[in-house]
Parts: sequence; C-alpha cells; structure tokens
Amino acid sequence: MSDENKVLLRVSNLKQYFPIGKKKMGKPQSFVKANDGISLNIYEGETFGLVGESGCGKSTFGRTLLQLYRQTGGRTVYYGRTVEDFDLKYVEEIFKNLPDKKKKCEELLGKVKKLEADYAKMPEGTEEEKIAKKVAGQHLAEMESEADNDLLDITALIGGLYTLDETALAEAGRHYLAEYLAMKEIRKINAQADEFEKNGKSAKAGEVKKKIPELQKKVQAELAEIDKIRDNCKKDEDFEKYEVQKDDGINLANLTDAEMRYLRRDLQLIFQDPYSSLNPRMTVGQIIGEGLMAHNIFKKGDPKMQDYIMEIMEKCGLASYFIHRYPHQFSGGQRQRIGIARSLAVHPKFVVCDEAVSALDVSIQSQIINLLLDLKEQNNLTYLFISHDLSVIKYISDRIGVMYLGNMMELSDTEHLFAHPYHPYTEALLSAIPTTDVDGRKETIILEGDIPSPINPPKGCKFHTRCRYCTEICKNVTPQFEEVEPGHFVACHHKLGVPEEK
Ligand SMILES: Nc1ncnc2c1ncn2[C@@H]1O[C@H](COP(=O)(O)OP(=O)(O)OP(=O)(O)O)[C@@H](O)[C@H]1O
Repeated sequence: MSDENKVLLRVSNLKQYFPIGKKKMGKPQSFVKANDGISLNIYEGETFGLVGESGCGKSTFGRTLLQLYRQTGGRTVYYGRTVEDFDLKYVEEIFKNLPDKKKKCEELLGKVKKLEADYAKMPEGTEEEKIAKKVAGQHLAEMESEADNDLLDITALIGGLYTLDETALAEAGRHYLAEYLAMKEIRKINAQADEFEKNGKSAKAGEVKKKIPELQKKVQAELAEIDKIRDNCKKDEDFEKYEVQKDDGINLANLTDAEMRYLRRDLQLIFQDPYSSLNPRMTVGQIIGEGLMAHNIFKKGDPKMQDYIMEIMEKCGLASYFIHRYPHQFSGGQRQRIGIARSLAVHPKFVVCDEAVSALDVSIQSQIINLLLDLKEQNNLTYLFISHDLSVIKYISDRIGVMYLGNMMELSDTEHLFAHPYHPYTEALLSAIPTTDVDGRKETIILEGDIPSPINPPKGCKFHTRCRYCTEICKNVTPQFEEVEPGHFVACHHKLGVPEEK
C-alpha cells in the first residue's frame, strides 16, 4: 500500500492497559499491558491481517480501535467522516480553551526539551553507558509522543494559528467557537427537517429550514475572520510546520460514549463465536432489525424493513424465508452468516473480523472467507482481519501485522512478509505453517517457553526471552519500529539478513 492510498484509520501509540488487582492509595496495583504503544495506518479498501499467538493482544487491539474499550493512550484518527460532519464535544472544548490548551502543551514540550538536553550530555563510552543512553532515549521518545498527541489534537483543528500569542489565540478561539456553534445549529435544523420529511410534513420541514441561510452567513463571516488572522500569521517562521498538521479526521479516542455510539454504524465488529453473540430468543429478522433501528436506518414497524432484511440475508447466502427462524436452527457457518448480515446491514465502512472463521470447519471457513471478500468488493469495505491462523491471514490479507505481547513486531504487505521476514518471531511463526511441499520443507523453529506475562513483560525487546538471536542489547533496549524497506516495518536489533551496525 503506498501513501497515495487514502488512510482510513491512523493509529498512533495506542495503549490499552487493563487495571487489575486491589487498589493501593486509590491507584490500581498493576496493569495488563494488552496493547503497549501500537502505531499503524489502515488504508481504505484494504484487508489488514493481524496475527500472533493467543493472548498477544489482537482482540484487544480490534476492540480498542472501535472504542469498545476506551484507549488508555495514543490517538486513533478516523477519516471515514470529518470533524465538520458532527458536533463533537472535544472540538468544542479545544475551541473554548485554546490559550489554556496551548499553555499545557508547551509546558509538556518544555519538559521534553529539558530531557533532550540531559540526554545529549549522557556519555556513551562503555557498553553500559551506551545501553543506559538508549534506555533514556526511549523514555524521552515516549514523552515526546505523548506531548505530540496533545499538540496534534490542537493543530489538527487550527493548524498554523497555533503560533499566535495568548490574546490573539483567544480571539481566534472565539471565532472558531462561533462558527462551530452556528454549524451545530444548522445540523440540528437539518435533522429536524429530515424528521418532518420522513413523516410527510414537508411544509413544516420548509419552515424550520428558513433559519439556515442566516446561520450560513454567520459561518462564512466567522471563517473570513479566521482567514484574516491566518493571513496575518503566515509570516511566523513556524507557521507552516503547524499548518501541515491541519487535518479533518476524527480522533475516536476523544469521543464521548454517545458520539461513539453514533459512529458505531461506520465501525462494526464480527465476533469470533457466532453462537454466543446471537440472542437465542430473537429471530434472524429481529437480530438484523435491531441494529437497523438502533442506527435509525428504519423505524420500528416500517414495512420496508423486512424487504431490506431479506435482501441482506440473500446477499450473505441465507435463504430469505429463514427470516423467522431462531439461531439454534442454523449450522455454525449459517450463524456466522447471520453475524455478518447483522454487521453489514448498517452499511459500515470499517469492519473488524475477530477470529471470524476460527470456530468453523475448514470447508465452511473458505466459504465464509469468500463471502467476506465478495461483500468487501461490493460494499467498498475495509477490514481488520484478526486470526491466529497464518494460512487464513495469508489468503485474505493485503498487508499483515505480526503482534507479540502487546506490540507490533513486523508489518508489511503479505507477499513481502512471507518472502522476507525480518523478525525472528515472524520467522518462527512462518516456519510452523504446515506445508505439503516435502522437498522445499524448511526446519520448524520451536519457540521455547511460554509467552511471558503482559502484567510484567520482559524489559528491552519483549521477545528476547524466547529469541534464538538474543544478545545483551535485546535484554535492555526496546527496538524501534523502523521501516527497513518501503512499507516494511520491523522492531528488532538483529533483523534477519540485514548487516548490523558496529
Ligand atoms: N478486560 C480485560 N481485563 C483484563 N485483562 C484483559 C482484558 N481483556 C484482555 N485482557 C488480557 O489482555 C491480554 C491480551 O488479550 P487478547 O484477548 O487481546 O489477546 P488475543 O491475541 O486476542 O488472544 P486470543 O486469540 O486468545 O483471543 C491477555 O493477557 C488477556 O488476558
């Protein structure tokens, strides 16, 4: 996937820490670090495969992206809609408190700068000093990334205006807020008018819409003021640096539960176990209809809903006359089709398929995979496909991410990952795929020991306790997730087949 492809989700430094154990002085004692700083882009129209052993954090990542678990840290920016399409509380908050927000951000960045200076002075003569410096560098990078996240939330909205002084920034904030509130009013009126139209009250709809032109004028006037301010501060040498960060994506991590519920229509999940996720007391029609009503696609009792449900069922390979049957009357494969129909009925843009075929027989697996691929083509979908089964992942994915103990170890397009794995963990996973090719058979690499606990993960590279290439640096320093070839990322000190720096 090249950069020309449109990014649908930009994930930076995503963390999901689950608190466990008794609280001490009001703070949880320890955390399961299920996702520990994951950064990646998911491009529109691709199938991104996520693979790794059980417990490495794949499901957590899928659910956190969808904010079914609210993320502990980092940003998840969604580009399927824009900040202008919605009333978003976090956007309003930033506009209301621009000078304050900038001040906090600058304080944090100041601390990072100071640490940077200390870091630069650290000696690195001996082997121990080198390692100590690398560890300090990591702490610094961590803080930098936190500070950048806060900064990006602001500059994504106001770009180069970030360079303004306190008074001017407060002034700009007032214009932004006024524009935002006028837009909010317009969206409210449009929603009311739609409701009237739906109920056949066109005259009433026309009546409420009369207020819109006045509000649009207000929006234009406020935007003109903002443009004037922007023109004035273009001379600032840092203007461009922040202006390029302007971005209309929505940071899902900042949304309220209600806002997220609204966006849920775009961002769906297909579960691992189709049986437990289907309510046994509801018919297929009711199961699919529930989501349609929850997202206001149909009103209860709308006669058109049944036709629509039957159409979706047929598309998902279920005879439409099954509409009144209950989940227990279906086979495993058919139940998975119901789960798929339920998710796709609301026209999502992005679907997380979490072990969607793992519970099925191999012959049924391929039918369901092919159904998912057909539906993706027809509906312009993007998938995050989670599986511990590399042969399934290889078949379905355009790109693959390999996870280990909460971190991304390697990421590349599918062909390249299989042709040239750089990470010893990927190498071991690939070597364990069953093959019928007797002559070309490679040695299976047995990973010694169990996966360490994510509560107390190993220092340095998390894989070092099971890695056959492990050296001293691996035990102390977390390797950076680096791009070794265009689009091929890996986090390892001893990348396979790459000559090492001395
Ligand atoms: N709600 C939770 N509270 C506490 N710990 C959790 C929670 N959910 C997951 N975990 C822990 O987080 C880690 C990652 O779990 P996750 O289910 O994401 O892994 P996985 O790779 O999807 O594994 P599997 O394939 O077995 O589902 C595990 O150690 C798990 O025990």
